[in-house]
Amino acid sequence: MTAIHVALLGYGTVGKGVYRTIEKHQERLKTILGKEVKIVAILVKELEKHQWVNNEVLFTDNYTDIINLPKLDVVIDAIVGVEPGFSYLRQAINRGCHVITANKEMFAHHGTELLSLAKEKNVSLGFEATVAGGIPIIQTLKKLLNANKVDKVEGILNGTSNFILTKMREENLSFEDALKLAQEYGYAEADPANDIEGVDAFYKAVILSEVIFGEQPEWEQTITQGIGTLTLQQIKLFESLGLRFKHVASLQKSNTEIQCTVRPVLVTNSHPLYQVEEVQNAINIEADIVGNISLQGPGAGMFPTASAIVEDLIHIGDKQLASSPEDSLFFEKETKENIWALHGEIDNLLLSDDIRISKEIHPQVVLVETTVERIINLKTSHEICCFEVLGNIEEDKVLHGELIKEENINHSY
Ligand SMILES: NC(=O)C1=CN([C@@H]2O[C@H](COP(=O)(O)OP(=O)(O)OC[C@H]3O[C@@H](n4cnc5c(N)ncnc54)[C@H](OP(=O)(O)O)[C@@H]3O)[C@@H](O)[C@H]2O)C=CC1
Ligand SMILES: N[C@@H](CC=O)C(=O)O
Repeated sequence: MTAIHVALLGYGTVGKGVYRTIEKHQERLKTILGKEVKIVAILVKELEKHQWVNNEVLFTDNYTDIINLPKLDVVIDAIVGVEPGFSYLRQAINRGCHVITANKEMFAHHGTELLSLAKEKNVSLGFEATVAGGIPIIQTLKKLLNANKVDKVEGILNGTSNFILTKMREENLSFEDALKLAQEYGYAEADPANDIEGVDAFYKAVILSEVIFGEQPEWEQTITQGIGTLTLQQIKLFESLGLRFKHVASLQKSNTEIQCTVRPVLVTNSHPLYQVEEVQNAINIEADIVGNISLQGPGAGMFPTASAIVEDLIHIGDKQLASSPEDSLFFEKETKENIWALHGEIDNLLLSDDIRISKEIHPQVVLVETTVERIINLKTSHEICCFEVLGNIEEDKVLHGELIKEENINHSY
């Protein structure tokens, strides 16, 4: 069985979560993807901070060592800041690797550019983890709300802020102590300024805006306020009046522009965000056909974020099982080798042990029969069509019918 070779950029809260999740759920991933997921390299900033013992994984502070690895299929970005993340992912895409990122600051600045480069290079770019931690909001918007027109989204997008507000109100913690706890749990960024000043939630709103409206709000026009100025006294006073502070990001498109606000607001106990506590995030979507939808879940932390990243990895795998070889992303670099054309019917095609026909062959090809001896019969209703083989077929093993290597096919059909 071949493997999916993955490089992990960053080995902090998120990077460790991804590494452990892949290790722990290897069998499950193998079942879903049909391949082992191998972390072949990890990038960190300061090598001396880490004690790495697994010699099978390249542990380095030099990205050049990673991007020049002979086998590399996927690069996962779990580092911080716009650079070097943007340049690293651009290199990875240019090399033909699929990429996945959790780095919302980088993606809010350069997501559009990376997406168009990924399209040009026919690789996949997953960014589920950039918004609302473990909540599958990006895939929901991209894949499950296509006929709907989304008019508005509103939600809590920063886990650290919500956690701090909850701890101050419920446990009378000072702002500083609540923030310290959020850092210990791995919710806050290494530099938490973006969390508490509302900038992190703004980046997430920008990414959502691109997904929903295909464009960003004017950055300078956006009102961005954090929770840093709220005092324990204010929080307690409003609690006694039945009101809670929530840090809310809101996006709405009018005829001419996208309105975006990110700020603390007071909500009553009938508001859907009132009960969203601790590190939870929640997003309310207003769409014209379905009406209102709310998604809620952990908005930060090691495993919720790893979950979003690993789900992105699975979605790259989905493409591999797509119905035509052109959609087969994991194997696109090998297609010339692996694509065969079928003409008429093939009886008794013998496959040796290292060969299998990809699960979904061409829609026109029917896999008539598979026996334990790995002899298969194929049939096409089309004059001639292509399908993919993982491995090599010995042409002399085809007893009947006609099987042609892709480079020998006349593509005029
Ligand atoms: N924490 C969370 O809940 C979530 C975080 N994110 C995003 O995921 C990314 C990672 O977050 P998190 O794991 O919390 O951050 P951490 O600070 O815990 O870890 C960052 C990792 O990246 C490495 N790193 C940082 N800068 C560089 C660089 N220039 N070159 C190479 N390696 C570098 C660090 O190396 P070293 O260990 O040597 O310092 C460290 O291993 C961020 O972009 C964050 O915004 C997204 C969703 C949730
Ligand atoms: N610091 C962020 C982490 C997830 O995006 C947050 O607290 O939401």
